[in-house]
Formats: sequence, C-alpha cells, structure tokens
Amino acid sequence: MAATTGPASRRVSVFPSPQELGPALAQLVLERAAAAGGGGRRFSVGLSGGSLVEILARDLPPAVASAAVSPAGWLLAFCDERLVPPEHPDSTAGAYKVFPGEDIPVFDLLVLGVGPDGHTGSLFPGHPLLQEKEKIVAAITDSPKPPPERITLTLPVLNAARMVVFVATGESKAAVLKRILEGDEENPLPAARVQPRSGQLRWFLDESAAKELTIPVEKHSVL
Ligand SMILES: O=C1O[C@H](COP(=O)(O)O)[C@@H](O)[C@H](O)[C@H]1O
Repeated sequence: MAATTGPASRRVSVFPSPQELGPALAQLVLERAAAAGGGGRRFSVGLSGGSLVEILARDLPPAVASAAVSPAGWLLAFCDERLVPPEHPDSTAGAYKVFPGEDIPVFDLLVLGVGPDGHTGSLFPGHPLLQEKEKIVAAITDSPKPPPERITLTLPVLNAARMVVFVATGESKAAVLKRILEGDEENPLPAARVQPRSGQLRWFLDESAAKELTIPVEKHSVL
C-alpha cells in the first residue's frame, strides 16, 4: 500500500526487522547505481554513520557480489563525520570537492539515519547550522551528542539529492518518527527538513520504529 499523505514523492516502507530491511536497502543502492550508470554518470552515494553502518556492512557487500556489479567507479562519501576539523588533510570534506562545475553537489543517493532527537547527519534540533545556505559541508563544535566536534553535509546538499533514503530501526526511534512523518511543526526537526527539491524521499523502517505511525505505509513481510 502506498502512502497517501505527505509530500507526493515520499514513500514509507516498513520491514519486520533490520534483517529484512538490510537486503531491501542494498537492493535499492544497486538499483540507483544501475540508473546512474545507465544515464552515463558515475554513481555518487553518501552514507551515514550510527546504527546504519551495521546494516550496510552486513548486507551491501553480498548484494554487490551476487549482482556481479563493480563498485570501483562509485563515489562513496560520508554524510557526516565525527572526527577531524575541515582543514585536516584527512577530512571527509575533501570527498565532496569532486563535483566539478556543480555549486551544490547532486548525489544520486544519500543514505541517512535519524537520531531519537530528530537529528540527521550532524544537523541537530535548534542548531544554527540548520540555517546554512552557502556551505556544502560545515563544521560543528558543539554537537549535543558526543563527540562535540564533527563535520556534516548541509541541508542544501541533502535537498539537492536525486534520492534520499532514511533508515531507522528500533523502538527508540518510534516517537520521533511520528513527529517527523506525521507532525506539522512550526520549527521542523532536522530530519523533517529533508525534502529533496526534485528527488525522491524514501523511508526504510522496521516495525518497532514504525509502531506509532498512523499514515499508510508499504508493509514488507517477506524478502
Ligand atoms: O551521530 C549520528 O547519529 C545519526 C543517527 O545514528 P543512530 O545510531 O541513532 O542510528 C547518524 O545517522 C549520524 O551519521 C551520526 O553521526
């Protein structure tokens, strides 16, 4: 069943658990890679940290192997990073300077997580970085979630992507997902501000995370 509320291109998919969600997410990555390659473009994908890492690390490599796809030409980047200042030679920000001619990089796919407070990447509720309009990567030195020093893609980049998929699993995300997906708040949470201008917005949830939702969702019971 397709969602009938919210932005036209938003789809919310619910899986019984992260074990079913992971292969579907890996499949989505491969589909987007094929679509980019079919259009003659290099596939650019931005990945987030947190609980998403375990899901991707478990399910993406076998999917790539069984599809006999070569990821050698993919541009893999991080949606945020928690360690070094942007001037550092090892800074992940460098990865985002490889989009010649584009003021705002347009990713084929960004895979984002969402914290129980509604943050995504390292964009936190109420933080001035939510107002950033110029920078594509910004530093934050006062992250409320440790560690305090991070860098993150900004909203202009997130909202320029061709597709954004949020992944959220577990009961600790249930209350904030209701606010993000069903709320109409005056000051939306960071994750609710991600509305790709001309791209698609997907949500991959497990049942624990989706348990408070009343909007129509696509239920996936088996692989
Ligand atoms: O701090 C971060 O948190 C979010 C959400 O992480 P989770 O463990 O609650 O899933 C993550 O997407 C982001 O990359 C990370 O820096």
